[in-house]
Amino acid sequence: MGRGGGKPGAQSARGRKQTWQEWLDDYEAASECISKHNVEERCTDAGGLTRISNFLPEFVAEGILSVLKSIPDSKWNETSAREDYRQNNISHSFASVKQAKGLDAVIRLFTLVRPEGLHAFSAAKYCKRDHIAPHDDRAYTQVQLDSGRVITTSRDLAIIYYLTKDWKEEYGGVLVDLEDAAAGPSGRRYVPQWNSVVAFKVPRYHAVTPLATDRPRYSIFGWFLLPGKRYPLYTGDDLEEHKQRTLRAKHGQQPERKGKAAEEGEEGVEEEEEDGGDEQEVQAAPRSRAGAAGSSGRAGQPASKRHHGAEPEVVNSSNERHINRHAAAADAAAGDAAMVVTSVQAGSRGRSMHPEPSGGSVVRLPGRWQGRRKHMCI
Ligand SMILES: O=C(O)CCC(=O)C(=O)O
Ligand SMILES: [Fe+2]
Repeated sequence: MGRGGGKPGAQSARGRKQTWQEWLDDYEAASECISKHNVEERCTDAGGLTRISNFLPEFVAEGILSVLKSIPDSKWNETSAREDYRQNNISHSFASVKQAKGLDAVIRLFTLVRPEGLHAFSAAKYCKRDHIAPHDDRAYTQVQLDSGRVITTSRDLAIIYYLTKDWKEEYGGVLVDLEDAAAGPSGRRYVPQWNSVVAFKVPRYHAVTPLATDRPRYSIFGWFLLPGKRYPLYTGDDLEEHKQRTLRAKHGQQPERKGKAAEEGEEGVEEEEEDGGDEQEVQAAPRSRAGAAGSSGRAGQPASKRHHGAEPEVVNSSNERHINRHAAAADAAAGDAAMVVTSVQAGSRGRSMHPEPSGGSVVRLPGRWQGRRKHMCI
């Protein structure tokens, strides 16, 4: 995607219209736009999930869509699995990618929702029949900080940005929030709306209905991560039992209180100290069994790369001391953007991983983006 190739949009300081690429590089413009949405506040105020329309200037949304559309088929990593509670898999299929031409700047933009947060974002493409069965996004992500120390983090805030023009309910691909108490057990349906964001606190049960159209459903999706184990993970029989119990409790019915998972409840948060790592625990952490059965990845890809349980994700941290200060000023993290390699351990949702190799390099960033924590996509 060449510089200056997009349609001009916002007026720059010098009076000339900015291209979408220039806007993405314009830290002040991007930062002002994202911060004015108060995503986290709105999410909390709305009971844990919010939708925000017209999230970005129209010309920027168009530019981002062109980035996703220009990603060749060969770059998209297909991930799918059949339902298998014992293997910690939930039924899902779609394609995702973390690194592609122009995607770095797009992902960097979304990191401004929580400027000092560790994060893991990707682009997604759903085609006909693609879907995700009910799941709550729980997962632990192993993060290797600049120092080389590895910490365990938990997904904390999910963000999905939709690039679906004129999407209709009958196309499928509807996000169903299963924890909206007012909506009842069938859930509240969010037809993916062009240039909108849905944000929610993890864990929260939700699903994506199967696509019934030949149109691709494009989105940017990911999570902000917090250090520590913020919730228990459920596997095997406990996974289904936990889902049933949570949804029954949400919708006013008496939850069944039995089994180990019920006793653990939601309170079991193990928070890692900001400075004290827990490498022992990281190394001892069980690998997910997700994807071991019924999983079908890209042809020719080794099974280990299709495995949903331990795929590396790559995020960047400019300063590991700031990992807990996600609300700090955006430019507080001065210094080199250094790579942080993460891998994800399956949560109580089989499709938590994204089958992409790790790696990355430090890229020079324009203007005040320089020195900011940067998400590297490989
Ligand atoms: O794309 C969506 O609407 C939701 C995606 C999702 O639930 C996920 O990626 O975990
Ligand atoms: Fe999800």
